[in-house]
Amino acid sequence: MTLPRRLAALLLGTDTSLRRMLQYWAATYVLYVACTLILLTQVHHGFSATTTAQTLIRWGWGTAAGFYFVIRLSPRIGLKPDQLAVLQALFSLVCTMFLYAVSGPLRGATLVMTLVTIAFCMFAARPRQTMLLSLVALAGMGVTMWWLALHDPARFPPAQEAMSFGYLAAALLSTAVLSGEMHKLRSRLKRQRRELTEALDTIRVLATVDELTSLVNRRRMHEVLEAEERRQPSSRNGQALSCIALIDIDFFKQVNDQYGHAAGDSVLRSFSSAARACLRGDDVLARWGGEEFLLLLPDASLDDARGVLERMAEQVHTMPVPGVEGRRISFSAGLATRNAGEPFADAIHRADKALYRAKESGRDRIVQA
Ligand SMILES: Nc1nc2c(ncn2[C@@H]2O[C@H](COP(=O)(O)OP(=O)(O)OP(=O)(O)O)[C@@H](O)[C@H]2O)c(=O)[nH]1
Repeated sequence: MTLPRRLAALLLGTDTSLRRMLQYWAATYVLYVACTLILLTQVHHGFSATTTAQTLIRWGWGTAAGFYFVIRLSPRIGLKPDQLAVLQALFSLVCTMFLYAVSGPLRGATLVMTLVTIAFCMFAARPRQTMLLSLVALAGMGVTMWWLALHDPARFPPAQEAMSFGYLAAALLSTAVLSGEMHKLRSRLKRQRRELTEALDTIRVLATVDELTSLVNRRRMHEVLEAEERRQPSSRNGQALSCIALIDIDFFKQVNDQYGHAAGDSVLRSFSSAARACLRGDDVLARWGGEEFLLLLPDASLDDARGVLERMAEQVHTMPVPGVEGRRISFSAGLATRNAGEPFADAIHRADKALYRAKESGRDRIVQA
């Protein structure tokens, strides 16, 4: 991990939702810095008193910095993202009220910050929380304006304050509604993205896996064989490159007729898991159709492949099959090598002929092409 990444992990953690919350926190902190600079300019021009401005700056910066730790520790102290958003918004609203009171003739402009705070809620707070916060903001600003008009009517004319309050109420309530709608839209988009990902996963499985046996299906096996052809396109000293075997369960129709179709399905499932248990990680067993299976053994000699099939036959003879007790299950197999540069289709054709011979000569055997 590079140094900047390590530093980012240290400061922001590794959890993505926590990181997102800290990014929003950083964005609001930039806003605090901007407001501080403007407030200092106000002080410089004599619009605000130095001591009150300093108190507000110290209090604002300190509490905003404290929120960093609250967010970082939120998973441990059990604070949810929406609760954190509400807490931060409340703090920001109190700051704005304070700022309004100390900004003299510039106080009208500071009301914009109330709207910014409510707009930020769209990221985490629920629509109901946003609406409640807007009402709290409205009540808080109303009390602030009323108190200022009452105690200092010369600087805060009551009629002017009342009209400012009217504008604020209209803007605040519309912003709350819009912010709530945006939140709903974001939630819907998130849900749809999650559903799409799940649907894609299901489609991927359905397109590649046989439902009954959970083996690779024929379609997917064609892709595997093509990939294998690309992997080994040319001869290596004329050696065989891989082996394939066509495997067919013997007298399967009898099983179906005697025990029923469900028992036949059980045989297919039991065969698949018994056969799979005999394979290496690179070997691929596919359901080729009905009671027929295709086995690919990459980088295996004929002797290796025969050994695998013999082990498999032993397993299949003794495997328990629910609903088919007392019947010995066997299979016949046609085994072929895929020679250098040869398409798999040719090797499969030879394996098919060998399988036919295995059936003709009595079943329950492996015949080499
Ligand atoms: N239960 C079940 N049966 C299937 C399925 N797919 C194909 N079959 C049946 O498998 C049987 C295959 O029969 P056959 O091709 O005559 O082969 P067999 O009886 O195994 O005879 P041999 O291959 O010559 O030993 C048919 O009866 C199909 O209906 C399946 O998914 N489930």
